[in-house]
Amino acid sequence: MSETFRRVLIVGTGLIGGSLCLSIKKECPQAILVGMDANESSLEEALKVRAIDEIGTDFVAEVLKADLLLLCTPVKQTLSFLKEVDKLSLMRPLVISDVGSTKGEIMGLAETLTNDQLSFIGGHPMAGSHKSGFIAADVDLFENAYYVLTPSSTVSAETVDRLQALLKGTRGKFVEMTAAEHDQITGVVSHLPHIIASALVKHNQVLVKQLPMTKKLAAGGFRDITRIASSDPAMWTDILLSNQEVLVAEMKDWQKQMADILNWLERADKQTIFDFFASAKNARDALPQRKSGAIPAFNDLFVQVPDHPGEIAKVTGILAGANVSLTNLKIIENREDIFGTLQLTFKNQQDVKIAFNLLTKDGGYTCYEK
Ligand SMILES: NC(=O)C1=CN([C@@H]2O[C@H](COP(=O)(O)OP(=O)(O)OC[C@H]3O[C@@H](n4cnc5c(N)ncnc54)[C@H](O)[C@@H]3O)[C@@H](O)[C@H]2O)C=CC1
Ligand SMILES: O=C(O)C(=O)Cc1ccc(O)cc1
Repeated sequence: MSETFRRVLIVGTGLIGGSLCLSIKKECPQAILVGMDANESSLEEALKVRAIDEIGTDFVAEVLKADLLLLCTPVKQTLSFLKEVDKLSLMRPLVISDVGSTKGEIMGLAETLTNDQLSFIGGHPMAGSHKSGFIAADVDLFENAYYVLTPSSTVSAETVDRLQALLKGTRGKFVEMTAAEHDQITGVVSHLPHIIASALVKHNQVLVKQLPMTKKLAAGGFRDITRIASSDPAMWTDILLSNQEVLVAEMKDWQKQMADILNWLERADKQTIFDFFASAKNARDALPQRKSGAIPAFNDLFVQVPDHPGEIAKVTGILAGANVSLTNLKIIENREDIFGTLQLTFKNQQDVKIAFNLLTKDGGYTCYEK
């Protein structure tokens, strides 16, 4: 069994960095986790729940003391940190890994590092959500999810094993591939769908202005396919620019597919349209089932409440009476004018279930999960 890392510096204790800290703490409590983040409240929250042991204040000083640096920031920031570390006079070996959604650009830079103390292993845990910040971090976020590793050419198998040992608590499935393979695959299954989801929301907005009922009639399918459009725009801007070549090619392909469908529709080509839907259904039905845990737990419960003063206090009162804490509460929409919908976010799935039972049985509310 390889020795794991003693002192780990995590830069970016948001959704992904925070979730990694929680899972490292679970399996490797002996590792000292030092968090750094531009957002102080993320750090304070992480320290409060012991996801990290210390808050770092001086990046260079912390890098000099660390055995492992985990860069969990948006892709472009990760590139800057890597360049900065390469310039430091390190007295001992430092392993660096990242979690960025693209791998080509970062691996291109990693292969040019001149500091012989550095070993870089690209990483991408293939699970997450549209939420951001430590508040959304979840110890089970990566369970059963693929965790892609792209070690740079000089990294030994033993170093990769050490990283995997530290990340054992993620219960992710580690898989190695080249950065080019990674960016091609994620371009198709993650980045292009993200563009399409956001474009669908934008497309819908044109009609919302003319016919406001559009928003209210947007049914489950529209919600399912556009959930990811709620993600952080800065993070996705970095992802698109960092996978530009793949995405330009894929978008051209997509345009061709749209042009074909348009043509079938203009010609009212019933058989071809049917075949298109039938083959898409077959392909979708044949996707491997996701085991529990690989489905991100958003821990949200949606509660329909009559639009009366005091109704929110009644809901929170029922929960407080049973000692169930909320991590967030949002009023998200009005339905049929006399109802509003509350989005309640809990710490874990267990609290969601307790809240569901309390609010439906005792409170008489209509509740649903998405
Ligand atoms: N959101 C998701 O579902 C997934 C995201 N990723 C990748 O993980 C990385 C982080 O994403 P999330 O955790 O979702 O974002 P996040 O916004 O929840 O966390 C990023 C954190 O980095 C901090 N940060 C940004 N610039 C900084 C700087 N210069 N110095 C110090 N801290 C800085 C932010 O304050 C924030 O707390 C991104 O590279 C993203 O591509 C990978 C897998 C899934
Ligand atoms: O919310 C979702 O379903 C996602 O797809 C999250 C996600 C975002 C970025 C990634 O690089 C990987 C996963």
